[in-house]
Amino acid sequence: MTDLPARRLLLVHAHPDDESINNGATMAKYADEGALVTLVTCTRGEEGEVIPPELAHLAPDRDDTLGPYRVKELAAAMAALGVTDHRFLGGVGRYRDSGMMGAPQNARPGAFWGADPDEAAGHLVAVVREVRPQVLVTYDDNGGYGHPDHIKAHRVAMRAADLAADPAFRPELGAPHRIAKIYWNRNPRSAVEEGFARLRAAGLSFPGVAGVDDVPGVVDDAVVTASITGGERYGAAKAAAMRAHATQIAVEGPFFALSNDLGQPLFATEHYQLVRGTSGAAEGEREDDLFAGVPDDEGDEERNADEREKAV
Ligand SMILES: CC(=O)N[C@H]1[C@@H](O[C@@H]2[C@H](O)[C@H](O)[C@@H](O)[C@H](O)[C@H]2O)O[C@H](CO)[C@@H](O)[C@@H]1O
Ligand SMILES: [Zn+2]
Repeated sequence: MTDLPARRLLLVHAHPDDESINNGATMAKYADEGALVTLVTCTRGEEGEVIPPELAHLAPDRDDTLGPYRVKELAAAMAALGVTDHRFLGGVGRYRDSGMMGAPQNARPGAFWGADPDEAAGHLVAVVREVRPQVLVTYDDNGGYGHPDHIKAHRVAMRAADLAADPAFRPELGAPHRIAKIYWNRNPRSAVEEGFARLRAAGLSFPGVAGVDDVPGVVDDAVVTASITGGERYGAAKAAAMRAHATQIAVEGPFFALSNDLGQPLFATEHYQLVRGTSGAAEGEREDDLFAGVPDDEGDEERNADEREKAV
């Protein structure tokens, strides 16, 4: 990819809908500010449940056409976020949704959970060396809530970050690139508790209410090192993107439920833990920008060479 924008953010997610739930406001904000936002989704979500009764036929144990349908949902969500660079790991349909931990689908041939880690990471190295991101966002080592595809996405993303920087690893995939900062998705306990208090006060019509620990990546506040405030503008874009994933998510105002019908807060402020690289905030302070402290042209050798040439 030539003429890369100055700021480049790469996100790695397991299924269509995870990007909007975890990072919709962040993606919308940076895309709006002119950054290159690249989303890599590892599966098409073929094993998901289906909320709208009129779409029940898509289910894996019926027509098994949920995967292609969720690809279209994801395209609509990307349009809502203003994100134009979206890829499936290894190409559309390369890896199949593995189902929840312990399900028989975990062992199905082609399931992402059983993918060869270096083969999967190799596909991601090609993307990293093409877009040369300064920032990578993915899940923590438990995948946020223990889903096998989320855990695998974490492992593949972290492995690819190491391999992409190694000049000895598959030079045919492009010049090595070191990602300056890596973040894991996190939710500070105090914000989640406050969100559920709002939900209970709103008296919504969801059949049930999730628990604080049903929210992926809930941690003590001190673990969170960066918070990206989406505000009304990017919070609305996030809600629209989540609505686009209609087979998986039911949105009601500032709340939503997955196919388990358990209401939970929809957060316009999204939180992260910096796990690799240097914080751009003062000691003990949270960052309010994932690119803080990183030179805009970090890692873009081609752009740097062009700049040097122009400067002569
Ligand atoms: C947000 C997320 O990762 N969703 C996954 C998850 O879906 C959940 C699963 O179907 C569970 O059985 C339900 O109770 C829950 O409501 C769903 O969110 O797992 C699916 C299968 O791997 C996956 O397609 C979906 O994207
Ligand atoms: Zn998921």
